[in-house]
Amino acid sequence: MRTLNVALGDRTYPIHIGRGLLDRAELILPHLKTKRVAIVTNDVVGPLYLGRLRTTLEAAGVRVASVVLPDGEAHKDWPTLNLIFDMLLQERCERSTTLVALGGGVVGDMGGFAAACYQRGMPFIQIPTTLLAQVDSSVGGKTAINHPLGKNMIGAFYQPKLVLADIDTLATLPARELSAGLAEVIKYGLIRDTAFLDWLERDLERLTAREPEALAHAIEVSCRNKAEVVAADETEQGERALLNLGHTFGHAIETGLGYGEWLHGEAVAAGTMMAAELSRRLGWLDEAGVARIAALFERAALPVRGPTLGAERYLELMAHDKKVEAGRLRLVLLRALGKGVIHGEAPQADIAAAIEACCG
Ligand SMILES: NC(=O)c1ccc[n+]([C@@H]2O[C@H](COP(=O)([O-])OP(=O)(O)OC[C@H]3O[C@@H](n4cnc5c(N)ncnc54)[C@H](O)[C@@H]3O)[C@@H](O)[C@H]2O)c1
Ligand SMILES: O=C(O)C(=O)C[C@@H](O)[C@H](O)[C@H](O)COP(=O)(O)O
Ligand SMILES: [Zn+2]
Repeated sequence: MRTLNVALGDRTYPIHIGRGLLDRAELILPHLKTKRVAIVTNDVVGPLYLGRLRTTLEAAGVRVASVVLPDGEAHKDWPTLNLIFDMLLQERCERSTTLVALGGGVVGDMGGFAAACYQRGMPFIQIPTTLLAQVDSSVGGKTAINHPLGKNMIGAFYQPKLVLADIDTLATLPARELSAGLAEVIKYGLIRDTAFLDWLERDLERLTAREPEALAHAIEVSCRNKAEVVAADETEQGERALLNLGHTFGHAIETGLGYGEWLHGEAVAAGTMMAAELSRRLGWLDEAGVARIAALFERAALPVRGPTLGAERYLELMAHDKKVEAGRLRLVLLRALGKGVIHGEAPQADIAAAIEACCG
């Protein structure tokens, strides 16, 4: 097992990465305030892993309540969030009960938001079961639901007490979902880690083949990068925005097509190509650099072109982005491969041209 820490003073928490962790109550018990947990999962992950986690906890004397949400990004909404509150109240969960999110990023984001709200804050543990959640969404405390007008628009920063990433759960993950996770993995290389980018260019097929050692390495390096950024800028006043590479365009794709039509990672990949193309137009990347990014995404079976919504529609959707300041769009672009920057000066015509060049 490998362990990293997200250094946030007295809210510092560990990320454990390894195999067979769902069976290890001793990793969870030190982080419970009382011997009560409420597990939030969904109707895909529940049948696979809820019973096992429940057995682990109950054998250690923990009282377990649970709720099984409908699966999918289309359910990352108010009515589904309310199912969590219904369960917490029906089970008379207390402020000291720990909410455990068992699932991918959707369950993690919603579980975390529910934990932030229930009785104004209950402790919360992330047990991510997708690659995307193990490398990204379970770490850093961004929690949210979607709004029809924008992705993750209603939410809170709320850190977990523990992240437990059991790599064995990735064995049941559909290939398309594994690819979606790779989009966020590649992101870390592009924004701040050229050594990792080199490793990915060499070893990507070890990840698509789900070699446990390669997966553990990619999860560890991704989480180390994310933990460093979050520790330096927890609430995204500055450099944390780099973790949004490709997301302003990508969120427009997700919202524009309807949530769940494209996977988040797929939209991020196509959005990253738009950011790369804009960086080229600004003179920061050359064609070979853009081609290197596209080649990595293609090897990961990810889209490198977005849907044809029209640049005007993209820009309309992008105007809701959380990085917009005083009405000005701020985008994460690439000064070079491995060097992300936040830039608010790109001419609208160049942004539109970059979008059109990467669609269809
Ligand atoms: N909070 C953050 O920092 C952050 C970061 C990145 C993404 N996100 C959010 O995360 C979400 C995407 O997360 P995701 O890609 O994990 O999607 P997801 O949660 O929808 O999971 C993908 C699919 O895999 C299923 N699944 C999960 N674990 C499985 C397993 N082990 N075996 C088989 N099937 C399994 C799920 O039920 C779902 O159908 C988006 O809503 C995105 O906005 C948040
Ligand atoms: O943790 C972050 O910060 C990120 O930006 C990680 C992203 O991968 C993630 O998709 C996040 O939810 C997007 O943030 P948002 O603030 O644009 O909703
Ligand atoms: Zn993301």
